Amino acid sequence: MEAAIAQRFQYPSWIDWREFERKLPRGSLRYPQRAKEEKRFRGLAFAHLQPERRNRSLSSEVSCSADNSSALLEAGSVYPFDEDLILKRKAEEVKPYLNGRAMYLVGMMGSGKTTVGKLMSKALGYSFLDCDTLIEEAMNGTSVAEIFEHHGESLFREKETDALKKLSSMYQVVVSTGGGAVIRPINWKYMHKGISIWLDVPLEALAHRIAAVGTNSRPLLHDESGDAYTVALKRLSTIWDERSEAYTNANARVSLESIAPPSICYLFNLLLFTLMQLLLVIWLFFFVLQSSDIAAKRGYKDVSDLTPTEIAIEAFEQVLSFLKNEETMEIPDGDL
Ligand SMILES: Nc1ncnc2c1ncn2[C@@H]1O[C@H](COP(=O)(O)OP(=O)(O)O)[C@@H](O)[C@H]1O
Ligand SMILES: O=C(O)C1=C[C@@H](OP(=O)(O)O)[C@@H](O)[C@H](O)C1
Repeated sequence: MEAAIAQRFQYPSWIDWREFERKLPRGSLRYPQRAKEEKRFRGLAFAHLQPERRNRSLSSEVSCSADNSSALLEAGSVYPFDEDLILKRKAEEVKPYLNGRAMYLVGMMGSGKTTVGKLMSKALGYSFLDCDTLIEEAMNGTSVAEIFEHHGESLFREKETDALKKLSSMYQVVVSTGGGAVIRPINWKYMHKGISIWLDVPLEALAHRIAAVGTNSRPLLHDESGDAYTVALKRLSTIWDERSEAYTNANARVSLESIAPPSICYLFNLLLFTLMQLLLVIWLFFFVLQSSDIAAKRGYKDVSDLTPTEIAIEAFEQVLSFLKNEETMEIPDGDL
């Protein structure tokens, strides 16, 4: 098995295989258990609005400083609100379980796969690869939008599968996949060589993000006419109906469900089910109390209150949960 893994893969020129070659551990390799029932789905929940956190500016730059953080971690001086340090610490916790396996971020367009993936790769000391970028490079620099326009979606999907196939033999990489990578079962065969994480973001938040940056690079959402937010939301809803099921193939899920603002229904509900609401509040109180680090946890109401670093921390948390579960299900070598 090790010999097979250690064999040289035929990477195209845009990949230096040495960068991703696995440093084989001493013991046997861990492999993911495929059974769906083993998936661990725990999401975030947000209870209280913290207005001062809104409009926090987003930087796609990765700010986690490995050197400083490890020094501080060793010294044991972790500041409770230093997200970067918490992220680094979580990454260190996940690493032994991950055992070099690749991480694939899946999710709808604009769900933050690239932004969060970069943070996760930096924290793990892994390389970051964007599947769309690899496709563009394989097509001699033709952009995704141009591939759709001149060759159609079917060629793009072929190229996407080719790219995922190549990626599936790599280790120590965090991959941001395209939103549609989940629709082909063959792609899951490749992504299941590593660990997949679904960033599940409400469609309204996606539409806001996409409207803010424009739809030029996302041909499936591009439309000259109409208000960008409305067009994006409508298209995303249709796409979501086609894909939502496919996303559940992921090994772990980070859900950014927001609590809807009070509506007539909500108030009506509140009146009719006062007792239920009271029980829910008591449950939420204890839920927040028992949680130690982030979001749900810190009780934000709106998904835009969450920084990419907080989401990356939660992603590690979910992966850790999946991997620990996977380890308990592992069959000892002697039984094979
Ligand atoms: N947690 C977040 N809060 C607010 N905006 C975000 C967040 N994560 C990503 N974004 C923004 O949303 C847009 C899409 O993010 P990106 O990482 O490119 O998504 P994807 O790779 O899933 O398409 C970018 O402009 C990015 O800055
Ligand atoms: O959802 C999709 O089908 C697509 C998502 C895009 O990637 P992002 O999810 O990174 O925007 C890109 O692969 C292409 O435009 C198709």
